[in-house]
Amino acid sequence: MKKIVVIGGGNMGFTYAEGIYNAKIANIEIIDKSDDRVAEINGMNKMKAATSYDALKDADIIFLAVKPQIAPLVFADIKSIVNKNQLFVSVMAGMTIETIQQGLGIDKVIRCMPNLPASIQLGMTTYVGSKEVAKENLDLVGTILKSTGKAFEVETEDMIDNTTGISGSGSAYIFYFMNAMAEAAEDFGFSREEAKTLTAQTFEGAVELYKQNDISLEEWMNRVASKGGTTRAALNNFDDNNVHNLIKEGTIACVNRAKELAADK
Ligand SMILES: NC(=O)C1=CN([C@@H]2O[C@H](COP(=O)(O)OP(=O)(O)OC[C@H]3O[C@@H](n4cnc5c(N)ncnc54)[C@H](OP(=O)(O)O)[C@@H]3O)[C@@H](O)[C@H]2O)C=CC1
Ligand SMILES: O=C(O)[C@@H]1CCC=N1
Repeated sequence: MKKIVVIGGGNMGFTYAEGIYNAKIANIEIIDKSDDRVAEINGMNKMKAATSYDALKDADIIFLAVKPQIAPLVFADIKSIVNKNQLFVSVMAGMTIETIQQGLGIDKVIRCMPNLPASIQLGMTTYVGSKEVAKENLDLVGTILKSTGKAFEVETEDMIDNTTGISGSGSAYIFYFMNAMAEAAEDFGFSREEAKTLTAQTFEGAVELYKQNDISLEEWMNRVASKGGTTRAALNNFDDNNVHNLIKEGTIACVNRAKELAADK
């Protein structure tokens, strides 16, 4: 089995590591600079974690999962340890393949954009490789990424930034909508537990209907909204307040922020 080392055992790095560990398709170790975090991960008695970069020496694949803003510091720390035979997979929003290649003095980079449900095999990842990545390695990483949910290759790095605007950050948009619905449920007198059930089951049911049928979202909305009925009152209210366009504008703000991060802002 290949040895994968993940640098950055935080939200996304740990999530990916856990997803890959659970799929049992590679040996996986985590490097994090925080003693407490390393102790916490080792305490789970699953994956090995360390603060030192020693594990990088014989790694086949190295996942870069620190914040883009601190990547230059990590590059400076590990440049003399890593080598050109190793394959690098970056999950960092906005950080370009070229910046990673130059920062580490290496060639083979796959840039991907995952999301947090990867920890429960329901992740969504897109990826693109540098021209130096052989098809065999791209396929290998594709298989690893698919072990955490769905994954597909895209043609350009721009599409990685665009993925950030939809699925990469998108779980948070869904939580945002759910938060408002759950809060409304509590305002209507339901308990917190009941509000959670009402909200989660409504999302799950709608998502499954959408996935299992070839029917447009607009058509689904129309099937719920009886003429002159309750749903139309809610949807009209959303439309009057421009909610549809505001959500789209949010996705654009997200993609723009990814591009700003690429420009080191
Ligand atoms: N969160 C998400 O849903 C997604 C995140 N991403 C990308 O994943 C990356 C990580 O984000 P996220 O997981 O949210 O951030 P976190 O802050 O949760 O995780 C980053 C981890 O890296 C650690 N760290 C900092 N410096 C070093 C170092 N020199 N060596 C090793 N570890 C270090 C941090 O420790 P400490 O906290 O002590 O600084 C922290 O534990 C980002 O680039 C982001 O763009 C991509 C898709 C989704
Ligand atoms: O918010 C962020 O910057 C990261 C990238 C995608 C999701 N979280």
